[in-house]
Amino acid sequence: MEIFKDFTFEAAHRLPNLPPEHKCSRLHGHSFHVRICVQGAPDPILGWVMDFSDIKAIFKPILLQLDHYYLNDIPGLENPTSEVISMWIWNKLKPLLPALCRVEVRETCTAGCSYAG
Ligand SMILES: Nc1nc2c(c(=O)[nH]1)N=C([C@H](O)[C@H](O)COP(=O)(O)OP(=O)(O)OP(=O)(O)O)CN2
Ligand SMILES: [Zn+2]
Repeated sequence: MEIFKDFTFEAAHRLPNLPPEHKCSRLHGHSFHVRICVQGAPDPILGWVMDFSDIKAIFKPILLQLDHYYLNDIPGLENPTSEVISMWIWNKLKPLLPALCRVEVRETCTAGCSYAG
């Protein structure tokens, strides 16, 4: 079974490896959406895989490294595509949350990335 907890963060970025005429090479911002997915069997007594609030507590310090920052300034996010952000979150979160099975990052309502390690 898989459960998830959703988060949002506000941040600015630009994609420096694109040609200058591409709109995403210019500085712009998003309300990013992040979905943290955790896999496991529900506990027979508690009836849940993991407390949602525990996912929040574990992920919050990582989220705070992104919220209201210029992503390109963050080590590892020099080219902050959805794909790179998803992998960055995975690499930081997996050691703290071994049951992590997928990280989803949405830049807009219609575009995003799903990464399963
Ligand atoms: N594979 C990827 N493609 C694009 C990424 C990305 O991270 N991975 N990022 C961007 C830009 O950051 C852009 O802000 C988001 O792209 P886009 O969906 O084109 O944004 P729009 O809101 O303008 O989309 P419309 O549906 O056309 O309005 C670009 N590509
Ligand atoms: Zn963008």
